[in-house]
Amino acid sequence: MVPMARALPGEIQPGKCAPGRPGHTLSAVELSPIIAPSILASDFSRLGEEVRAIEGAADWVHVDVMDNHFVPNLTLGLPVVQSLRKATAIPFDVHLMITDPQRWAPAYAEAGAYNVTFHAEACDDPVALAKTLRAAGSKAGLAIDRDTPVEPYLELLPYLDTILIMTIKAGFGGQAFMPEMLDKVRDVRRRAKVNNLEIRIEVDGGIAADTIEQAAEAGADAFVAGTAVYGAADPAEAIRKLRGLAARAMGVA
Ligand SMILES: O=C(CO)[C@@H](O)[C@H](O)COP(=O)(O)O
Repeated sequence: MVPMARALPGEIQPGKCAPGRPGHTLSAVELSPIIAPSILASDFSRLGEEVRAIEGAADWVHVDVMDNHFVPNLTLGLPVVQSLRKATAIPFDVHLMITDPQRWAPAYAEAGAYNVTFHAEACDDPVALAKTLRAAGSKAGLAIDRDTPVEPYLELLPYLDTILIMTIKAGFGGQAFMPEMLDKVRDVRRRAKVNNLEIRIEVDGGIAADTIEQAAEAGADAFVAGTAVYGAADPAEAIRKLRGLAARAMGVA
């Protein structure tokens, strides 16, 4: 039997009535915003504490796995994710910036990740891997790096739960947001709307108080923020501020 993908605690489901809006049915575009702080910007010597500091404020914790092959940077891998999983109940949004994701991605699903995203540029058969991830119990995400057009992947949206549009070149935190990447977000949102698909459109890179609204207006509804959260004096407050800005821009405040 194929296990069901884990449900996200507290997430508003499309098709259900929005709280406070009796009779109104949510469409995919009206999902409440997801704020996913990236632990890449946290203090790695205190990972457990850093993740617990955003409990109750963050929707997902974004875990950047880099292998120094797919990207020129090296972060953490499966043993760290397995240990960290025990330290918090926040759903894990694992972003694999690795070559050969077919080999490693299912293990992250088995380790309890809520969503596992792999890169289009690193995978020959994204549909097969998405199916494997769903069968392993996680949501399936496809990431599109800065220099990759999204058009060839629009046909794959029905097989995906998340599409992650990089708004920087993958590999390092703290880079400047690239607004020109938002055309990809618009393309995905248009296709999702036409085909009535329930897919999260996630943006990653340079997301902060001065950039999140334009990403939300373009159609994004999940926002990765590293520096803007872990570089703030009060990470939980920074998340609340980002959520408010995104929700207003999405028209769901
Ligand atoms: O995937 C990546 C980097 O490749 C990101 O998740 C960064 O960690 C985002 O950091 P900020 O731009 O928000 O500082």
